[in-house]
Order: sequence, then C-alpha cells, then structure tokens
Amino acid sequence: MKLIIKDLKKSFEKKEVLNGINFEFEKGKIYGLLGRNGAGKTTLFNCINEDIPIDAGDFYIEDENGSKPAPEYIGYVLSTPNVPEFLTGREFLKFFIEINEHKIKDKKDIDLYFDLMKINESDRDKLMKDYSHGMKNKMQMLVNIIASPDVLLLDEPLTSFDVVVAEEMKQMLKSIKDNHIIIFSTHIMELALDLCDEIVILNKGILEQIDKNYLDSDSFKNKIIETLKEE
Ligand SMILES: Nc1ncnc2c1ncn2[C@@H]1O[C@H](COP(=O)(O)OP(=O)(O)OP(=O)(O)O)[C@@H](O)[C@H]1O
Repeated sequence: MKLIIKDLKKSFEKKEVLNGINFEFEKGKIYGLLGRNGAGKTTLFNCINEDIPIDAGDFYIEDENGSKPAPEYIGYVLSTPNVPEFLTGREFLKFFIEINEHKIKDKKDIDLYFDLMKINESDRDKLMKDYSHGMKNKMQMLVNIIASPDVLLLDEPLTSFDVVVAEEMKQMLKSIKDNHIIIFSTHIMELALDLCDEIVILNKGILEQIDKNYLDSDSFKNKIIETLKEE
C-alpha cells in the first residue's frame, strides 16, 4: 500500500504554500516530516485529510486492489487536540466505538483502551473539559489507534506528553507501523531520528527525502539544518 501525492498545490491568497508536492509514502514506515515554522506541514495534512480544498494535483491510496480516495482511510491527530469537551472520556470512547463499529477489528473493553493509554481510573468518568492538554491528546491518539486507519497523520503529537508517555507512544507507533503508513511532523530532530524510518523535509513548498545513507552519520543533523536554512 502507498499514499501517492502528485503535483499537489495550495495557496492562501497570494501566498504559495505547497508548490507541487510529489511523493510516495509506503506502508510499514514511519516518516518524519520536518520543516521550518510556517513551511506548510499542517497545510499538507489538512489537504490530504480534505479539511481544506487543494488548488491542483491529486492524492490517493494505491494497493493490490487498485487506487482509492485517501480521506476515508486516514486518521489525523492534530497538534491542538479536538475532543468533545462536554463528554466524559468514557462517553466519548463509547460513542466513537458505536459509530465506527463496522470498521473496528478486535474490539476491546473500554477500560482496556484506557489502560493502554495509561489514563487513570479516576479520570475516566470526568468531563473532558477538565482534562489536561496531554490527556486530551491521549484521547485523540487513542481513537485513532482504535480505528486503525491505513494512514496516520500525526501533527506534533508527542510534544504535550510527559517523557514516560512519550516513550510509550513511540514504542506503540513502532509496534503498529507494519500495517500502516505513519507520517509524523515534529520540530524535535532527535525524536524524528529516533522514531522515523525516513526523514522528509518540506522546504520552499516541495517535499524532499533525505538520503537514508546519511541516517547514522554525524553529518546527518547538519545536513537537515543546512537544508532547512536554505529558505
Ligand atoms: N487558513 C489559512 N489562511 C491563510 N493562511 C494560512 C492558513 N493556514 C495556513 N496559512 C499560512 O500557510 C503557511 C503554512 O502554515 P502551516 O500551519 O501549514 O505551517 P507549519 O509548517 O505547520 O508551521 P508550524 O511548524 O509553525 O506549525 C503559513 O504562512 C500560514 O500563515
């Protein structure tokens, strides 16, 4: 399975943000998406998730059965969590599982899902408006893991997690990567290098993959920084 992006363009008024993105993301890999502030990482995710219209180009998923439109097979974890705050964590999970019942393979007891995310028993029946930023982020991550979409877009998802949870999330993402395409945007280069199989840089509106042969060399970080400085 691949997520194929062809000549994708997006501008906001006169500002050209995505200037012809061409890329093939493959199943079984975690891609680290790096770019300067305002480079267009979130815009790229919003386009692929069809939250905003694109100006030109195409994107789709291709597998052994042919090609299919991408958005239905995408899970998107936003950097600012977006959960219904008027529900408790338990109500949210119950509702999510009910409306996605046909999609969810291997359904588990709700408390097992909370356990997976290390959400305390005392917090499970609280309104999510009283959850911390990190707890809301965990809930958003959790529903995406339960739905197990083919493509998982993660917009700086680990930054609000404490170090223990961040490490657990890293291990969890590694454990599910074989069956997914995971694209992970971050400003933390060490995290990208530690977690990701490929590093992709969004610069001047296009995507560029950094040669894997550099991955273990000392000069790799410098190469990324030099590429990002070129703007
Ligand atoms: N809805 C919008 N209307 C107008 N301009 C927008 C809109 N959304 C994004 N932009 C502009 O597009 C550019 C790319 O923004 P985007 O949020 O995609 O960057 P980013 O790489 O995710 O940045 P950061 O790393 O700082 O989060 C910025 O110049 C931003 O101001």
